[in-house]
Amino acid sequence: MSLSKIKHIVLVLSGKGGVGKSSVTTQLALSLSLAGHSVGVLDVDLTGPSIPRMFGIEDAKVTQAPGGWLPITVHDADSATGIGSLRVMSLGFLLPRRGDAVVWRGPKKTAMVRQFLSDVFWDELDFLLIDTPPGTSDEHISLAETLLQKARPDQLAGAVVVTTPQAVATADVRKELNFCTKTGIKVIGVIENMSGFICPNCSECTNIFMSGGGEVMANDFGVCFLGRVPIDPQFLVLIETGKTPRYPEGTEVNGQDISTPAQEPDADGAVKETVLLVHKYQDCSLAPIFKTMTADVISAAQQTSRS
Ligand SMILES: Nc1ncnc2c1ncn2[C@@H]1O[C@H](COP(=O)(O)OP(=O)(O)OP(=O)(O)O)[C@@H](O)[C@H]1O
Ligand code: SF4
Repeated sequence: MSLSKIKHIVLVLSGKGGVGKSSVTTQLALSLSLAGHSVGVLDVDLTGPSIPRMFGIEDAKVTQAPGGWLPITVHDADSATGIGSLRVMSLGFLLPRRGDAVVWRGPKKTAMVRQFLSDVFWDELDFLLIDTPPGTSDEHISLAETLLQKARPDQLAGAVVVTTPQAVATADVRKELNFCTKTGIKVIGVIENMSGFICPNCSECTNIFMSGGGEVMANDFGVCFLGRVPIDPQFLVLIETGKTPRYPEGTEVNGQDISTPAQEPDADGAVKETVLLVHKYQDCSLAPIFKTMTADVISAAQQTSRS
């Protein structure tokens, strides 16, 4: 069975579209890989698979092997730098052309979700992150049912619920939390994304919308608040163009100076350019924020597998 060699399975959910669920999935994956874990990302957002674009692997095509579909390798593990491997499976890889729309009825979507959970050959993984469609549709119910049937309780770490300051004011995110309670999926915590804006000129963070609602809501539901993530235009630059994020001199996040590139000059004095997204991501202001959240996700997952 394709899930049997996976240690921890984490769902990424959101009540509304466009709140940054795929960005959060991408950053959690990069952050876990930087911490040395082997990571798989399964994109079951069938109506708008954006994960291949975020990892810069839109033109990749998956192949079939006796053990199932082979996921696309973003990078292998590297003992010199201590990064863990990162592999991705998305419906986007199976579409004939980039950007093709998936116009399927519920039963076909449900069947695809089941197939994705049973027919992908992940081999050994520390973490499998599942990026889901927004809302609480048929795909979510089928995903939850299939996971509860196919995964062992010690594997199913739970769900990270993503919201924005504006979405907190709507009922959608509460519906998502209620969905978890009803289906028996544990909530690892809530992330408030797009909470403030990092100015590209001075790196000052300004709260454009009211922030803090995510924490209040998490407290209401008695679940953990994993933290706030500001909008950083440099993250978009990294995702859209592959360019390493750069900040004004002296910019600090969580006590870490991020204006100095993480890549040290090599012996010749030239700055070593690395092609790996995971290395460029270390220079993004959001990376230290996700490092802390990732530590919380790891400890929640380890606690579940022990209990
Ligand atoms: N903290 C952030 N800083 C900068 N850009 C961000 C941030 N979070 C998300 N974005 C950008 O906002 C856009 C929407 O984000 P994303 O695709 O992750 O949302 P989603 O909730 O997965 O959407 P969908 O409903 O399509 O699944 C993307 O272009 C993404 O790069
Ligand atoms: S301090 Fe930063 S955010 Fe404010 S106006 Fe100046 S450049 Fe813009």
